[in-house]
Amino acid sequence: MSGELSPIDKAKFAAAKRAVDYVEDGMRVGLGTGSTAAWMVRCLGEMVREDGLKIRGVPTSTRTAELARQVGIEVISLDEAKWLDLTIDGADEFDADLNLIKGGGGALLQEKIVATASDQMIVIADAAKEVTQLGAFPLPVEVIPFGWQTTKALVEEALVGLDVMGRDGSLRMNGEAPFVTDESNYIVDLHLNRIKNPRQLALVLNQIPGVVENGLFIDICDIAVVGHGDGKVEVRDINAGTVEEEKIDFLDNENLFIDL
Ligand SMILES: O=C[C@H](O)[C@H](O)[C@H](O)COP(=O)(O)O
Repeated sequence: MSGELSPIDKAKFAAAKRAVDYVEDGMRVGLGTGSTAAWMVRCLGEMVREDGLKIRGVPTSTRTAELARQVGIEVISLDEAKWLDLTIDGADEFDADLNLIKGGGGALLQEKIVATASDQMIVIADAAKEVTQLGAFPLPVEVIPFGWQTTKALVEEALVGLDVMGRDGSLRMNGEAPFVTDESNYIVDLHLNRIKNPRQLALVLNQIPGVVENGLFIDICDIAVVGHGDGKVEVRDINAGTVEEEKIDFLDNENLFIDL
């Protein structure tokens, strides 16, 4: 990547750059997946290379593992880390309670395992991801390939009686073939439009045989760092209830902007 960043990339970068302030020497850090998380991995890599920061990272996808190694972060497995100090990840939507929809990139399963095994989860997002009610973004549900059509039908049936606006699921595709996750599963995207009770929906979905996990992250995220295209950043802390605003400078740093 070279030249001027687009406003959306500036927003993502600003959120990522502010969030890495939470990372301290010696930490075991969960590394999220997606375009926003990729900025965070690049920022952390710079801190490792330039400032001598010593961290170990647990990636949430093969893509993130590859990027982390490229930028110089020591990569370990979750089983090696056992528990994490902090996870920083992106989201497709977040609400005022910091409940999230994740999985637009198909990494929801490892992301949820890693975030749940962390003392703290910070979500980084551009301001457009904030919603008053979750559900406009299709909810990813990871299902095992065996009998996926039956599982999809059971999922759609389970939605009857829940306060959602749509009930259709679609198998995520990668060209002509089903999209396959890092855990060799499929993804059914649910077009719900509105999710009145995300906590209930998350529980209902995970009780259906064949469903491995869903993209609702309920009571997992502690802090949201929200970036804007002009470099402004807000920090929302669910415990402290604080809102902080500051501006991130866009660094003229080729190391961060090269296409990794
Ligand atoms: O599976 C992918 C992840 O949940 C991503 O963190 C999420 O889709 C947000 O991605 P992005 O930062 O590219 O919008």
